[in-house]
Amino acid sequence: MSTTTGFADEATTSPTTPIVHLEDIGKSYGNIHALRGVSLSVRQGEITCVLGDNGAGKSTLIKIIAGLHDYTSGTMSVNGQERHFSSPRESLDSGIATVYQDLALAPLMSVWRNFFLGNELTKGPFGLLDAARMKRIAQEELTRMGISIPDLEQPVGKLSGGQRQCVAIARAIHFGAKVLILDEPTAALGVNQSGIVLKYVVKARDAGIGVVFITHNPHHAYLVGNHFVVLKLGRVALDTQRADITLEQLTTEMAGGSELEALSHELRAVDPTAPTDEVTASAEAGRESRTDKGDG
Ligand SMILES: Nc1ncnc2c1ncn2[C@@H]1O[C@H](COP(=O)(O)OP(=O)(O)OP(=O)(O)O)[C@@H](O)[C@H]1O
Repeated sequence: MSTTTGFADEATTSPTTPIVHLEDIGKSYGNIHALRGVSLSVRQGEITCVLGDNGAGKSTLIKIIAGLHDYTSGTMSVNGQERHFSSPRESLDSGIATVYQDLALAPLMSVWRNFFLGNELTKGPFGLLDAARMKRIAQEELTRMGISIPDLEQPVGKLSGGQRQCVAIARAIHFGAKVLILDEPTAALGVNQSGIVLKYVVKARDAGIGVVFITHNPHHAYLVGNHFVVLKLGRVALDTQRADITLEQLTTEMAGGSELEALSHELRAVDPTAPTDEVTASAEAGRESRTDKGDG
């Protein structure tokens, strides 16, 4: 049994073709327009960060690319071919792996069993599990990624949140993902654990994978991102390359610049001693650096 999934359309991809391209995508749930006119390109060896507040449409976007929901308008192309996925399996078979925040890992199963979950290696005519080979490969793959988990027999539930994310990322890379979608991988983690996960996000990028990194956190996004897309109420509010934006600007865009300033004034009206300077300073820093660069 092969240990990698196929990526049938690979030959049709040129270096300039985005692996996944969304053009003017819309998605409605009945009367609710979760996404409107969203365009996005995912390119090989690039981290595309999708930022947005609650309800911005990030999960809906992931679900479309991951094959959980179909879109209602626009087009989605994978390797230059228009696609409507009708199941997560179709997305996976096209080389798109999605690692959800709550992870599809079985907490009571060992690390190596989780690594091969759904892709078990077997041996002999009766299809017995080839445990020795799976353990060896899982160990090799984790070591190759620099992930240190001394005992692969321990249940995955005993690992830290950051280690679990890393196992899920290493698994996706091993099974041939060309696109890796990470759904808020650092949301529940502290600073150190987030740092570990971000390191592997960069490793995935350096392995040539097109990474979509969904996050609320502009600081995490800016540490690793090549390309930033900010969603607001289902629309693209910002789409920019790293060279064209500062962290302050990104933070301000995320926080909703003018809304933040209005909130700061409101807070001061309620309590004139309220420590709102930082909030205002952040909004102003973003505005100033945008003016400095002459793009705002
Ligand atoms: N299955 C659904 N049925 C109806 N409305 C939905 C459904 N899923 C999402 N929505 C609505 O679509 C909009 C976008 O939601 P979505 O979950 O994609 O945003 P999000 O950016 O992922 O938010 P969060 O960070 O809170 O998860 C919201 O108004 C939400 O209420």
